[in-house]
Amino acid sequence: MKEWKRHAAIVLAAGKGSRMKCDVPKQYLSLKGKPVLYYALKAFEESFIDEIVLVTGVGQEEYCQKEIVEHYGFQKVSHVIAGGKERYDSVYRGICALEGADYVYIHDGARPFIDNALLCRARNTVEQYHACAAGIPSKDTIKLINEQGFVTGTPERKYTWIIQTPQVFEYTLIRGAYEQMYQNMPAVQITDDAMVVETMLCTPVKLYEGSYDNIKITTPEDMVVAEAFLNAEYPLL
Ligand SMILES: Nc1ccn([C@@H]2O[C@H](COP(=O)(O)OP(=O)(O)OP(=O)(O)O)[C@@H](O)[C@H]2O)c(=O)n1
Ligand SMILES: C[C@](O)(CO)[C@H](O)COP(=O)(O)O
Repeated sequence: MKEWKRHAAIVLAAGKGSRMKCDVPKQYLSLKGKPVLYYALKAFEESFIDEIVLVTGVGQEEYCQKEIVEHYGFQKVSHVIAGGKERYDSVYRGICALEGADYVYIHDGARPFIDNALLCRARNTVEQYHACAAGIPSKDTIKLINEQGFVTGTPERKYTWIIQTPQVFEYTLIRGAYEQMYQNMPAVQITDDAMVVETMLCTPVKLYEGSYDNIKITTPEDMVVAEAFLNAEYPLL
């Protein structure tokens, strides 16, 4: 049996960033002079991760290869590939490009503030539990609502967590879950990878400690917060 395990990352950058309401997809916007996407790639490049697949928008592969991968000297990026219509399509393309990996770290390129300590927590958790996702306890009360906007329930706050990426899985497990999903598409919207594993395989997904800094840049005010984190010279960076 192979002793040494191969840890590979999929960095997702194929979204349109419609909620950012900007001409340029948000992953290429400048944060302190570098593209948003640079920061997540740098964290993986400087970590124990062996290989990175960068998934970009259709037609953006050459730009990413030259202006990001080569320009910043990311040696671990083995493939730059085009993503798909939905986030899960982009993830599956990344998974297919990673034959031979033992563990897959799926990460939103729009989350710039991951660091090595967080990646080590992910690694320890996936090695023990096979499937895991970063999460933080919700600071606010969460309500469930119906289509008309009326509250239908209030889960106890200690059981409500905000879910982030990286979400990390054994390779065969996540590939199998995605293949089942494509054969048997659920009626609900798939918004993360843990959901694919939970619903397709009924495999428990363990949460590991994410970080309150690990924001996803989604709407314009997130850029202001991200700049503030960088200007504060966070120890993470
Ligand atoms: N078809 C898609 C959709 C999203 N993503 C990526 O998934 C991450 C999380 O998605 P989200 O924040 O929703 O990004 P967008 O889809 O770009 O944003 P929006 O929903 O506002 O259009 C981002 O890094 C995004 O680039 C992707 O690779 N492929
Ligand atoms: C995967 C994710 O980042 C977890 O919070 C999130 O679900 C992505 O969702 P989006 O709808 O693509 O923003």
